[in-house]
Amino acid sequence: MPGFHRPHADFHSPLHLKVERLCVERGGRTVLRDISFALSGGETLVVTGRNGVGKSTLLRALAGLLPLLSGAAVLEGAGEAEFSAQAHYLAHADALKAPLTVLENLEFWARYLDAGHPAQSLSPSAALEAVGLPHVAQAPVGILSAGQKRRVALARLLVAHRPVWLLDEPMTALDAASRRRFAKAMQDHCALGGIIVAATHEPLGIEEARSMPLGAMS
Ligand SMILES: Nc1ncnc2c1ncn2[C@@H]1O[C@H](COP(=O)(O)OP(=O)(O)OP(=O)(O)O)[C@@H](O)[C@H]1O
Repeated sequence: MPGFHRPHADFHSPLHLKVERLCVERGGRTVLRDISFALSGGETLVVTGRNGVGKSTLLRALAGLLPLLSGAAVLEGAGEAEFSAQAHYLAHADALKAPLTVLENLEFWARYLDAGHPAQSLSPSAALEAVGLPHVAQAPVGILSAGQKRRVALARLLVAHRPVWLLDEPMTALDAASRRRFAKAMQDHCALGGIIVAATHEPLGIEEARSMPLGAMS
């Protein structure tokens, strides 16, 4: 039976993500066929390839938002919760509520995501500091620039710890300083034993990241 399996593990085991022969369809067409890779805690995988090759599809499938035609993704060492509950998924869209203030958005996400690992989670205010936006805390998100909204979306990753980050074009709209800041946040996540799978056309700023080019399906 294809799907996400959750082997028994405790929070003290090193993380290991194993993706085996993943196949995913979109609109009746096989977009991903036999995608396999393995990552240990501390590692980053950068998924590359031309527009439409299936990078976002891979991340959405790993996040549990698309069914698998076949294959499996197994996360070991992250506890008993479902795989999708162990991963942050950052999509192209920022998932912010325009009428709420920046701080209210982050407070919502901290509650919704249930910051169950307080030692590794930041408070909403601290997360805003981390993305360099404390001065807009009380502004409605709707009035922010595209890059500022992206930075608030990135702050969401910090208010509730998740061992796996699935990031779709995380650097979109970010200026140079914000890219450096987020590269540091990703490095810190890996230094704590986390795993990152990122789809991007641009450099992530993580020198030791592995690269996986996706090829076109015939
Ligand atoms: N909802 C959908 N229904 C049918 N086909 C879809 C759907 N969403 C995406 N596709 C198709 O799936 C394929 C892969 O799309 P995907 O968004 O994963 O590509 P990508 O590699 O992330 O592209 P980009 O670099 O442009 O972001 C494309 O051919 C696309 O047209």
